[in-house]
Amino acid sequence: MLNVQSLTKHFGKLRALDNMSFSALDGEITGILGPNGAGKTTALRILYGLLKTESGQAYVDDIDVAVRPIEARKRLGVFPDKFGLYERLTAFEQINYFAGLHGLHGAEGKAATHNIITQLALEDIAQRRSQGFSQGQRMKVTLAQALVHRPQNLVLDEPTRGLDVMSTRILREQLKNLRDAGHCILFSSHVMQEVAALCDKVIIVAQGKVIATGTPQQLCEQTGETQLEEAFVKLIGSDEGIAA
Ligand SMILES: Nc1ncnc2c1ncn2[C@@H]1O[C@H](COP(=O)(O)OP(=O)(O)OP(=O)(O)O)[C@@H](O)[C@H]1O
Repeated sequence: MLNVQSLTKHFGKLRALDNMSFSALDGEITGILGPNGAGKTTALRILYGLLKTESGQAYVDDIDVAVRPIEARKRLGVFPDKFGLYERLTAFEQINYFAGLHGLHGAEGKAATHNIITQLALEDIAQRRSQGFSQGQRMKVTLAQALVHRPQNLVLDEPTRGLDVMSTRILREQLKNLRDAGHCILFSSHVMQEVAALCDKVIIVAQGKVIATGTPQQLCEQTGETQLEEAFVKLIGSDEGIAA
């Protein structure tokens, strides 16, 4: 379970987060949907310990990330907004390196790496250097890195950006499998269709605040609309910065 309470964050005079609170439960895919600059990345970065909040708390399975960051990270897989692979390493070496960062060394690390390679069907590229990998192959290796230590919780920042249709479908299937296995999945997006297709719960944010929370159906009912896109426009009063 992931939970943030009353997060506030400024960059200079700009208030990126304004008393933001939300949670994501086990066995559910939760989507944070909001226009460009709404504060999605900032909130996720606080959750995975890359940024400090000015006030409020962020919890991973009830562990305060500011107080016990290492324990929080053990329970969290992160697919960050910017990712790069070490071009000279093979996919196996990349993933195994991340296993080591999470305390899985030697035979234990190798077993965990083999495991996730099988789970994500990465065998064909496992022994290739990542230089020259397609965008979809990069995505899968990055996902494997995030999952190698079998975290209960997974946070993804705009995971389908730059992916073709096939890679997007593979990613969606993986997220559904993880959800069905009881994991907690939180991802940010400004793509309406993706959120509508995948999410059990949607958190709508704008200008650093949570505007509404609910299932896609609840948000439609709340606004008297039949489409999430229309509900969203009604709730935030604009469709600027949102992709259909
Ligand atoms: N390191 C930073 N320095 C200055 N301003 C920042 C920084 N990080 C974020 N901001 C600003 O904070 C606000 C929220 O940014 P954030 O990246 O969290 O939004 P977002 O909802 O993820 O947007 P997008 O969908 O465009 O990725 C924006 O106005 C952004 O310009």
